[in-house]
Amino acid sequence: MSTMLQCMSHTPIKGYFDPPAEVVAEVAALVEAVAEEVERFDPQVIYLFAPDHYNGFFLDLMPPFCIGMAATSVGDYTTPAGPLSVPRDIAEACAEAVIARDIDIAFSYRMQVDHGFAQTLQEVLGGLTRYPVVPIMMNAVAPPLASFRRARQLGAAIGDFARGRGQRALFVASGGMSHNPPIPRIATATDPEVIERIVAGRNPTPEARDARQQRTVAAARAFAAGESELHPLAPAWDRALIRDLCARDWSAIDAQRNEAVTEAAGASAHELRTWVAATAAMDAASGARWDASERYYRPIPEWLAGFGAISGYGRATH
Ligand SMILES: O=C(O)/C=C/c1cccc(O)c1O
Ligand SMILES: [Fe+2]
Repeated sequence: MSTMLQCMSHTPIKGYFDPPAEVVAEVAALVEAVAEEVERFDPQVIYLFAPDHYNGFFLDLMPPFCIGMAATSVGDYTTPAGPLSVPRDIAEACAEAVIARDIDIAFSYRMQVDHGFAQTLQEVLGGLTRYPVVPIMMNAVAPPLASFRRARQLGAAIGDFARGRGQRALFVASGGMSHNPPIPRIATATDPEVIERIVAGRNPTPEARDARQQRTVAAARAFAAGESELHPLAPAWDRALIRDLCARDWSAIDAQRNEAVTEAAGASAHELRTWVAATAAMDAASGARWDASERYYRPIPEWLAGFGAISGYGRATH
């Protein structure tokens, strides 16, 4: 059984407000190279770990993790709207296997996903429906969040499940690294309209969605100009996390505390639990015979992102 791992940052600001042309080209080359590798690997199934940003999941019912038995992209920013190609039997069996390991994952037969999933599907995975994909949402915006340790355990359970199926499996993480886009928090929100939006803001009008997106783009412009209160990007912290993941230093990963992650790298650095889960899944599915390495890293303030990528390749031995 062949396995592959691809972890990469996403940023919906791409195309709205961009860094210098050479940086745009560098990231485009990275994305193209990874997409070609995926095409050559030709996965039989993809396990896609990604966050939501109050587009599909809200505070009226926020699970730490949710597996989609069926899922639809809402089409925020420049991402396409429409159904994903979810193999329902695999997603159901995966949820059963994870719950049998005492990890009480939520599940949805009508999951809505946003750019966290859709940008990677569109740019790296050939579109929303090119491959069978099991979507796993990891809450990274609404504290209290599950720990990095729990994300690792979830990933390991999914990796064991994937190994048991014997299919050519691609594990993908979309998210991170250090960053702090202006996503409201219930602890500090005071405007009733904002509170309603994060508690139950499903299916906003196109005007409301656009207004939200324009606010984020404006925040990126201010951040890049050095005129912002948002948490700075944290390249040293990002690079240390890449090193720990590539080394599969699980005790260092398990030791990450949520408050310390926020403090060091900004509230949305919690999207990195997708990298933790995908890498742990790869590790469990591939046994000892696989390697991961840093593929790319650059802090890109215009995109409000510590932008990184790691890739791993393996062949299961058991
Ligand atoms: O507006 C949002 O929901 C989020 C925007 C964003 C910006 C930069 C990096 C990310 O990972 C994001 O999700
Ligand atoms: Fe994000």
